[in-house]
Amino acid sequence: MADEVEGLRFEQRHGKARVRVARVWKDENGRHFFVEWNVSISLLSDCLPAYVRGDNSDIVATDTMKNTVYVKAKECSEQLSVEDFAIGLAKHFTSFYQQVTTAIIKIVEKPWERVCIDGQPHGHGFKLGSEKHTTEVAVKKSGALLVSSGIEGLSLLKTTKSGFEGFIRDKNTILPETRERMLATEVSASWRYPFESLSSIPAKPLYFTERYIDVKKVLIDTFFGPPKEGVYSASVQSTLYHMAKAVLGRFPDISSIQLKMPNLHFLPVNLSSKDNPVIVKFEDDVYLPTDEPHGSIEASLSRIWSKM
Ligand SMILES: O=c1[nH]c(=O)c2[nH]c(=O)[nH]c2[nH]1
Repeated sequence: MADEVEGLRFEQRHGKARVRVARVWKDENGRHFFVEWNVSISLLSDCLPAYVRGDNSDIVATDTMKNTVYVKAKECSEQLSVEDFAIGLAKHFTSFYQQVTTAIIKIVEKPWERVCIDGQPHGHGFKLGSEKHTTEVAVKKSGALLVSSGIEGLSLLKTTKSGFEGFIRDKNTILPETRERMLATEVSASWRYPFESLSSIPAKPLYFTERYIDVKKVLIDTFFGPPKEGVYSASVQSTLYHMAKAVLGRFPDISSIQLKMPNLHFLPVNLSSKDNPVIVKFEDDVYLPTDEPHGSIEASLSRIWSKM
């Protein structure tokens, strides 16, 4: 919200961050479904008097926002995607409160996965996985909408089929060129859907959940290549681009994707002493894993017509 106040430009928003909620659903066979969400709400609203005059009469209390998360979770009688929950919550704030013009909801889903015992999916047992499903939704009072989804903390590593050659060499360069190295990263991805209004959201239950699973698979498959031969990576940059391109090529309902792929270095170990010039000689076998410093490589790829 931008306003002019006493000759100055003023922008404000308020909300509640990190509201934690978990929800269980049970099907007719007694099978349980479970999600845990960390919800952050941010409202753009007409409440200038609260800032300039101490008049709170137009304020939606952030405590009320928190309670609303639990009320909406209770109301969801059927299992739903984290995106659909975010959209429903945002819609509530913009339609229920005259003052609220836009609601922005961010949610991080904790990666609870159903356990398998002796090869059988457990009816009510879950263990924590690694990478997280995220979403960010903005809904305006008009029904105009932005939906994006993402992955955080997808750690991927391959022990060969990676190199880095032909880069700029100058007086500060010591890195040798190589066609054989380890490639390790922790992918953060965020992609945008083209739906521009509440009415254009697909009605199919768990549509966004399916897409998340599909996008993750395309990212992983493209990073590694086929199981036997793999695929050569000329750089993190090149692999990132191929991953982004594969997602846009495969899913017409995704309009843009942003990828962040830190280059997590595994340093060759060579040990020597004055008496013993070769204690350990590196032969693509013993590495020193590091996480700092790391290369930071990020890019986004959008269809030309997409509004990023
Ligand atoms: O894939 C890479 N991209 C770089 O930009 C870079 N820079 C570097 O030192 N090593 C690497 N590896």
